[in-house]
Amino acid sequence: MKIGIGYDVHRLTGERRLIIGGVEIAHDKGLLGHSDADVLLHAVMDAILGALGKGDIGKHFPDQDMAFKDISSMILLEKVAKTMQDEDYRIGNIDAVIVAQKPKMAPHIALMQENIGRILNCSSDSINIKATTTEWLGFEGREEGISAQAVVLLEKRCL
Ligand SMILES: Nc1ccn([C@@H]2O[C@H](COP(=O)(O)O)[C@@H](O)[C@H]2O)c(=O)n1
Ligand SMILES: C[C@@]1(CO)OP(=O)(O)OP(=O)(O)OC[C@H]1O
Repeated sequence: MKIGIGYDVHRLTGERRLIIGGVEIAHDKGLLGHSDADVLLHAVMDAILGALGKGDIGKHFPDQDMAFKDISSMILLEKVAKTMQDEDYRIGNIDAVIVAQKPKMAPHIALMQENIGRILNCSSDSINIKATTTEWLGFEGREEGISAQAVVLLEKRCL
C-alpha cells in the first residue's frame, strides 16, 4: 500500500465558472487558473502522484503549456488514473476536504464522488468528500479563494 497527500488553492474571481469535483456550481465567482482550476481534483491528483512517488501536477501538466489552457481537470484526472493503473495500483480510499466559506458544497458532494469514482475506476463508496467553512477566518473565510486537501491510499492490484 502507498499513501499520498495533496493540497491546492485557487483564487476566486468574478469572471470564471466555479467547477469543483467536476461539478459546475452556480455562484457569482469562479476559480482562477491555467486549467479550469478544479481545486478538489488538483488535490486528489497530487495525492495520487505523491503516493506513486511521481511528483505533482505542475510537473506532469506545466502551466506554461498551452495544451492545458482551460482544460477540464477531469481530463487531467484521466491521465493520472492511467499513470496509476500502468504502475499496477488502484484506489483503496480517498478522503478529502474542501475549504470554502461559500457556496454550500453539500448538495454537490454525491455527484463529485461519482465523477471521481468513475474516472478512477472505483466505487464512490471509497471516496469521502467533506466541506468546511473557516468561520470567516483567513483567505477562504474572506472569500478570496478556495482550498482543498486530499489523502489517498493506493493498493497494489492483483495480477
Ligand atoms: N462550503 C461549505 C462549507 C460547509 N458545508 C457544510 O456545512 C457544515 C458546517 O460547516 P462549518 O464550517 O460551519 O463547520 C459542514 O460540515 C459541511 O457539511 C458545505 O456544505 N459547504
Ligand atoms: C493544472 C495546471 C495546468 O493547467 O494549471 P492550474 O489550473 O493553474 O493549476 P495549479 O494547481 O496551479 O497547477 C497545476 C498546473 O500546471
